[in-house]
Amino acid sequence: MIFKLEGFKTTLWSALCSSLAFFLAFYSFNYWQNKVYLIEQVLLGLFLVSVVFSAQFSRSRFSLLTILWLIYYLVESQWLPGKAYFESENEWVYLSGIFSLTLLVFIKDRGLLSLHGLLRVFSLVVVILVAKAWLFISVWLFAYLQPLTLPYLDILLIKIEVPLYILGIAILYKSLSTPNLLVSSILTSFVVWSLLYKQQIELPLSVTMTLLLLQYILVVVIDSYYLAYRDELTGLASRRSLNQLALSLSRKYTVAMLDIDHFKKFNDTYGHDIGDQVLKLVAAKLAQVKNGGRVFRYGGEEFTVVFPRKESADTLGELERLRQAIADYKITIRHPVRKTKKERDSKQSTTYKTVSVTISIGVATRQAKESFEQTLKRADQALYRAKKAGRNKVSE
Ligand SMILES: Nc1nc2c(ncn2[C@@H]2O[C@H](COP(=O)(O)OP(=O)(O)OP(=O)(O)O)[C@@H](O)[C@H]2O)c(=O)[nH]1
Repeated sequence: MIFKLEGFKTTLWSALCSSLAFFLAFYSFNYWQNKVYLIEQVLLGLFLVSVVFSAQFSRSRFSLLTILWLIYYLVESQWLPGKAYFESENEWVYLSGIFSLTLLVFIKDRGLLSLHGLLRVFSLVVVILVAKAWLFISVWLFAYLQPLTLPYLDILLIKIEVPLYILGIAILYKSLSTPNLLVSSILTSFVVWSLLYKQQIELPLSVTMTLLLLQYILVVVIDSYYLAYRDELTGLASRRSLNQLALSLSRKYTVAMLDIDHFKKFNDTYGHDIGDQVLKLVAAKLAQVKNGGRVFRYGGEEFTVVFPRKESADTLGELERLRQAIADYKITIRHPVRKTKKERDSKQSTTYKTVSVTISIGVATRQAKESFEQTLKRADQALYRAKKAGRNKVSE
């Protein structure tokens, strides 16, 4: 399987924004150093907001993570007893952190106040115990390896560095391979936690916590926005976004409705999963629209392109180009035709096949006193005419 860097951009953005936040906090120290008391008060509220807000928006992993940070913060700042114990067991505390963060990356978000939530809390307790067990095992492993007198071998390497690098790489892999802001934020938390352990963050703990919690809250807001305004399958703006745009359009605009031809037949021939793949690829082509067009997934195999401040005559060339680009697009798919036993054994027959689809387009320019819905309806009627005229056409 080829490693896809689909989460590269998300990881990079998350790392850049977090670094910038820490950098600014550090260099504006003079400004806020006498306000630390106020920050500590606000922070307690932020903990509550982060737990409740994340749970409310089905990001329970952030809720759990916030609760873990809260326990750590309360003990470290002596609101709760146990600071001396934390210090004497600092390796266990650190390992518990990195084990818990790894667990949170690989589990799914489920309701906090449910059986699933309880199971997640239980899993966290288990990984914390596993961290303790690792400390015992590592001592035994070190004693076993010591006679080999390997260079660089020391007890800390086995105890701390080995799990740190293995789990760090696992989290980095997950973050780079899935475009998920929540996972990227956990990666940031992993780095912050490691820097805290090595005492390399020269900011008060309350400020570090504030920055992390603000990041979690912001990520929940951004994620929820994307969920509401982006289509999950194609990544295009959703119909809700289209309705939003409709409110801000000026008096002059052109709307195009686009529909994949005979898509039902395509689905029936190749299956729904391949239909989904083709929808994604067509959407990616449409997203390259020029001339100021904005693309939306209207629903199913229908798309809408809105050209603000344009007459239809200004858009026909671009729409024709899109239609042609899709008609010429040779899409390679894995053909799921069942093979005979002989074919399977011979391994000669290829499972790949090239297919193509066409789209029909209907265009309408807003007329005086017309609402957006009315223009859209006329574009839909034009689309119907394009279908009637034999498909793979642009019609006004
Ligand atoms: N794979 C997949 N198929 C979808 C999706 N949304 C809608 N469809 C399918 O798109 C097809 C639309 O079929 P119809 O509306 O009958 O139109 P058509 O077969 O494209 O024919 P014409 O529009 O007349 O050219 C249906 O089979 C839907 O199941 C989706 O998200 N994924």
